[in-house]
Amino acid sequence: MTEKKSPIISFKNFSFQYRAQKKPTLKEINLDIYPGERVLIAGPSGCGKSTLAGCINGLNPFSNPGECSGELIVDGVDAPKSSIFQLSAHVGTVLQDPDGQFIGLTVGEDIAFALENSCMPQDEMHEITRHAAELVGIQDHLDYAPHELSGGQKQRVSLAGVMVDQVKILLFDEPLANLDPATGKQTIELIDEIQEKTDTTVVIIEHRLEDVLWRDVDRIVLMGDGKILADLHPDELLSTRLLEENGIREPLYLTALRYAGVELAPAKKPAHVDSVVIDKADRKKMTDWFWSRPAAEAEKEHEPLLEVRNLTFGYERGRQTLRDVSLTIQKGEMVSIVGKNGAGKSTFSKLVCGFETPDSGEILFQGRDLLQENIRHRAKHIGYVMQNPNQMISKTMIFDEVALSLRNMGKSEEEIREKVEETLKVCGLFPFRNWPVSALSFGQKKRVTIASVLVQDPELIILDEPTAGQDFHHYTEIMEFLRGLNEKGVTVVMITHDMHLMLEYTPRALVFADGRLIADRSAAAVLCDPQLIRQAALKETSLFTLANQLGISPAEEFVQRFIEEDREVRSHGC
Ligand SMILES: Nc1ncnc2c1ncn2[C@@H]1O[C@H](COP(=O)(O)OP(=O)(O)OP(=O)(O)O)[C@@H](O)[C@H]1O
Ligand SMILES: Nc1ncnc2c1ncn2[C@@H]1O[C@H](COP(=O)(O)OP(=O)(O)OP(=O)(O)O)[C@@H](O)[C@H]1O
Repeated sequence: MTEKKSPIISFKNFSFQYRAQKKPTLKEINLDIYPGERVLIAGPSGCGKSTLAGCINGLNPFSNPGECSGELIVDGVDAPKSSIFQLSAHVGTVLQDPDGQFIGLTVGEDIAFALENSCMPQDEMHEITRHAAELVGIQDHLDYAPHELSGGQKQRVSLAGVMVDQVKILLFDEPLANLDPATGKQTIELIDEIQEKTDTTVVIIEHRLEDVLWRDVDRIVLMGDGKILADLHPDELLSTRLLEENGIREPLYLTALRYAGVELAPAKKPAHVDSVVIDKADRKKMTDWFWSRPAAEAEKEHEPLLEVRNLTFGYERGRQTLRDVSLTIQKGEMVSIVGKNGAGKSTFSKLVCGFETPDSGEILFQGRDLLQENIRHRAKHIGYVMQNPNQMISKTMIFDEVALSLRNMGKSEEEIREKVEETLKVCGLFPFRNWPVSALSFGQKKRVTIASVLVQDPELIILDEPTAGQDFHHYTEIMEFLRGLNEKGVTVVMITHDMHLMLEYTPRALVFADGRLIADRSAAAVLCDPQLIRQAALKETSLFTLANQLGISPAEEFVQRFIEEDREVRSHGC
């Protein structure tokens, strides 16, 4: 920024309290964001990031009633006194929950929505819509209805939608939550390009800090408990321990540097793995650390639990979504399913759980033909946690939601209370047991859906993006909790776009691309194969980049060493 302009977003002693809450969710916020700035807002789950975003785009208090005090001016508009419609001419928003923002009946209509209101000629409108769709790679799905899209595809539609809006402020609330790693990277590049071309002000709320920092941001605003804890340049913030202290995961290459005893400072430019300065002494520390670790243990043999043979399925005749998929999940395994948006990962789970019926192929569970059993029978053995908690939750109160399946089984209220409370405790939700689900943040709702599946004690659980939208503290809590369940004998399968999760928790990865299983390898080996990474829209971990920079080979082993140390450190911390 050359000259000091006046802020485009200005919070002055601003507080906001939802009518349904006893205390303010935002407390005395003072924050100025200037035109053309790129600001990343980070903070633990439930600290008020989405609430802050909702105040900027007019959702609060217009749609979610509440009391505001202090001042909030957005592009010259007194935001708390304006409607969401007035503010939509100034702020374009992409939300965490792509279902909640689909307005059109088809992808094309949805993207064109903003243009229809601007009375633009049809031809021009089609051209702009097609161009925006191409930018996010959804041009082949323009006539699809929302229910025919995968989670990540819906998120791409939302991104295309705001790109055709001509607004001065773009607000992204967890834009990467459902995107495959390669698309996540492209999205950040895209946001960056749009920002550069249009000089839009960009505010991004995101837990995937390392992914956002792939391109430069001007500042990171760290929030905690409704307040602003820090507002610093990325190089400054990443040199401190503030992220870790506030339950946010720092980029993995930085954690590796710290494990080796390297001191970080702003002058070392820690914001990017490519720019971080590693001098001779640091290099020695890293190499010594690498060689000081013990070798990994060999994996044990197991007996088959789920066997899938030649599974083929299409939602519509002539369009195959899954093609000839064969795989075996062993009892006691922890496996991840990874791959491109729309590759068929969720469809695979739906076939296993009985929501859809395959066109051909077999599914065996402990040797039994699963295709002969209905959904309810299968649910006793196989729990399925969907990607979007809002699609799973049907009860108003948290306790009732978790108790639902037990009540359907006819268990006594006493038995139900004991089991539900135990599960809520395990999932960190016990303090909220008497709350309505509507008062929870997205991440908290996700935990409710995990609890409602776990309460049935299934032998296999399939989780679709279990940690999407979770901060590092809850990520660790959920993953350590799933690991604990796994150690007790529950087999865990996770569909994930989080390459860190795959590396840290699942020794084996099943890779899907375009309806096929294209690899069944160790997680570290998958991320060592550039061709596979490209084919399945995955992303290399920054640990590989760091290992290569340090000349440490094989890089796969460097990653393995990091995972072992990290596991040790974190299991002591939990
Ligand atoms: N509509 C609402 N009504 C009442 N309370 C709400 C509402 N939405 C959010 N809250 C409360 O505000 C707090 C902050 O929620 P918010 O969604 O802003 O957090 P967040 O930092 O975005 O979390 P996450 O990272 O999990 O999405 C939560 O603890 C929640 O209880
Ligand atoms: N109900 C449906 N009707 C028609 N087509 C569908 C339906 N559900 C999904 N599809 C299509 O099937 C393909 C696979 O979708 P699926 O949800 O299994 O992908 P995914 O690998 O889980 O993707 P993501 O990573 O984005 O969640 C997509 O191209 C999608 O458009």
